[in-house]
Amino acid sequence: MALLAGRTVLLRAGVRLGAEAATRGGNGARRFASHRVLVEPDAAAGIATIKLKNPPVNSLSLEFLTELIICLEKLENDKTFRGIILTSDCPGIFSAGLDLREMCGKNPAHYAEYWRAVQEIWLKLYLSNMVLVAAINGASPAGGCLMALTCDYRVLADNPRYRIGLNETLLGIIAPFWFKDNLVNTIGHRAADRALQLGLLFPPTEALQVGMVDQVVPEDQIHSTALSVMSQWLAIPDHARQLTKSMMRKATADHLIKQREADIQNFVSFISKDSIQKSLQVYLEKLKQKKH
Ligand SMILES: CCCC/C=C/CC(=O)SCCNC(=O)CCNC(=O)[C@H](O)C(C)(C)COP(=O)(O)OP(=O)(O)OC[C@H]1O[C@@H](n2cnc3c(N)ncnc32)[C@H](O)[C@@H]1OP(=O)(O)O
Repeated sequence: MALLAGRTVLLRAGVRLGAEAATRGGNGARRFASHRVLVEPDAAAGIATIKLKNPPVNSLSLEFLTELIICLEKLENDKTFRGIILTSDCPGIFSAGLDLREMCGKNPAHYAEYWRAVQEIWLKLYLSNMVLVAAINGASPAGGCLMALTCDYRVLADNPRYRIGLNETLLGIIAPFWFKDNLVNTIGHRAADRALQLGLLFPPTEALQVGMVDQVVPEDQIHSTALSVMSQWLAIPDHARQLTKSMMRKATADHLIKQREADIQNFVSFISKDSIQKSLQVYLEKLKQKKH
C-alpha cells in the first residue's frame, strides 16, 4: 500500500483512486480510468480528505457515483483510516446534486441502474463506520445536500451564495422517503415539513439556525475547522462511537434496505412520466439560459 500525503493516492497496488472512470469494456464489464474523486490521505492522523472533482458543478452522474462508491469501499476496508473529510475541488460548488441528464431522455433500465447507484452511495455514506465530516465549500442543493446530511458533522463556509437544502419540489419532483427521513433526523419533523414542501435552499445563517449544518465558518477556515472537529470525534473509542452511530441510524437505513427494489420501481415509473420529463427538461433549459 502506498500512502502519499497531499496527493491523489494509491491505496492498493495498481488501483489509483481519483484516476478511475466507468466505461464499458467489450464484455460489458466496468473498467475504471479518470480523475473525479481525489483522495488526500493523512495516514498518521488516520484521516482521508475526499475532494469531489467533477466540474463544472460536481453533478452526480452514474460514472461519478460509481467512482465515489468504489473509493468509499476502499477506505472503509482500509484500517489506516478512521475518518473522512468530504469536500469539493470545484470552486463555489459542493455538489449540484443528481445529474439531471441521467434522469432525462433515457430508458427505464438506465433509470433503474442510476437509482440503484444513488441508493448505494447514500447507504455507504450513511452507514459508514468512519467519522464523516462535510466541509461544505459551495452551493449544495438536493443530492448535494443529501450527501452532506449523511455525514456526522457539517461545516459550511460563510458565503450567502452557498445555499443548502432539498429543493426537489422546485423541479416538480418529490424527495424520496429516505431523503426525507435523513432530513427529519437532522432538523426535526416541523422544520423538515416546511423545508421539503417549499424546496427551501438555506443560506449559511439560516442553515445554522435550522440545524441543517453544525457550524458556519469563514471560507479560509473550512478545512482547519473540519480537521479540528475530526480530532474531537476521533478521540472517542471507535467501538463505542460506531455502535452508537449504528443504533441511531440503523432503523432509517433499514427502511430503505427493506424496500430497495420497490423504491427503484417507483423512481423508474415516476421519472418516466411525460409530465416529469417535461418539467426536468424545462428546468435544465432554464439553468442553461441563466447565463445568457
Ligand atoms: C423521485 C425523484 C427524486 C429525484 C431526486 C433528485 C435529487 C436531485 O439532486 S435533482 C438535482 C437538483 N439540483 C439542482 O436543482 C441544482 C441545479 N443547479 C444549480 O442550481 C446551479 O447550477 C448551481 C447553484 C449548482 C451552480 O450555479 P452556477 O451558476 O455556478 O453554474 P450553472 O451555470 O448553473 O451550471 C453550470 C453547468 O452545469 C449544469 N448543471 C447544473 N446543475 C446540474 C445538474 N444537477 N445536473 C446536470 N447539469 C447541471 C448547467 O446546466 C450548466 O450547464 P451548461 O454549461 O451546459 O449550460
